[in-house]
Amino acid sequence: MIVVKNLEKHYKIAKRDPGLRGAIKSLFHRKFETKKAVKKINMHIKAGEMVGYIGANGAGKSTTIKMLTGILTPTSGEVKVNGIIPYENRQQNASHIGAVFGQRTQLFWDIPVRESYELLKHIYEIPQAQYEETLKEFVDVLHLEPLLGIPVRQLSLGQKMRCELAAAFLHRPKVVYLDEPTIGLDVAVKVRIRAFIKQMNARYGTTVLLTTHDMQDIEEICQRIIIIDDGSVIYDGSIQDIKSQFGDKRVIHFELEDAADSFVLPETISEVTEVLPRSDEDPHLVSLSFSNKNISGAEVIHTMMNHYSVADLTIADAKIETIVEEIYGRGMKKEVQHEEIH
Ligand SMILES: Nc1ncnc2c1ncn2[C@@H]1O[C@H](COP(=O)(O)OP(=O)(O)OP(=O)(O)O)[C@@H](O)[C@H]1O
Repeated sequence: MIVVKNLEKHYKIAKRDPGLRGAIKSLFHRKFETKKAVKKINMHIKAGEMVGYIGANGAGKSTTIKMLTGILTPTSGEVKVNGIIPYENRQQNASHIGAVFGQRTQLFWDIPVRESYELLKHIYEIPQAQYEETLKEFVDVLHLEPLLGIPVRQLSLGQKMRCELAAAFLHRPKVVYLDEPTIGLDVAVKVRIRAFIKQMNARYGTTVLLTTHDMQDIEEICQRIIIIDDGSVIYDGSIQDIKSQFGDKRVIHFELEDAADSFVLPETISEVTEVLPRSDEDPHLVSLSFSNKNISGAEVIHTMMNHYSVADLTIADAKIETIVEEIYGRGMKKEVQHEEIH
């Protein structure tokens, strides 16, 4: 359904020397630098698959999705969605895809939700009977009845997102791109949204590409994840595989009494533990990663307490969050095996 081969996107960014001199100089001699946002990525997503597309901020997720939807033209490589090259056939591509892009809305801001749906019915030329049947189903699952008469601008974030999802699936598209569909929502709404996506997939065989920083979304919806780091795919495989590959990894976060600027790993554990990159936000935090095949968590804690004044600690178990956090943190490109791309 989605075939991507050696896909690249380079952005040309205007560069300027600092200060007023730089600003004036840039008027006459514009200098550019190239940002390689997506580098030779490959993916093959079959009809009906639900795939999580994840990566740290700035990894290249949105750029990829914009190329898949036809908004952006690739610098090089190939993209085909349902046999169509999206950026060459934007209109044809649009008729069989749906999308939810985080904060942006495809509903009309000032008119009641029901009227937005009516407009989408005309835009996508949805037969009346199908439209009525689909809308009824969505209203039931997403509890939309009380919202249909309200203009979008008066809806809360969670209410708006439920309405957005219904709009994205209304014309029964073959592929739906969901960019952060549960961001900022309460648990009950998240649960309802995840159930809706799964129901759409089961009932209509919709292919779903989901971008999210919420690993719970991924665990509940997707069978497969693709991880992108600095524009390159560093993992493509099942969630089960990544868990068994990295399931012995543990991370312990230590909150030290003193600032951790001059933190040095105690020598007795330095061979078997690793300090994860420190965050500027918390100068007292040190996170240690290790494999429980080499050392037990109790031993790591005991050693740390002998060397430092530990105010608090949290043990992160082998949940997908921990594994992904570590993959992002260490850029484990060499250690992660790429799945064969067909
Ligand atoms: N229009 C643009 N012009 C120049 N650089 C851009 C543009 N859009 C994105 N970039 C850069 O390309 C890289 C990838 O950005 P992209 O938005 O694809 O990342 P992302 O994985 O979606 O991140 P996030 O999780 O923060 O949304 C970043 O370094 C970003 O600064």
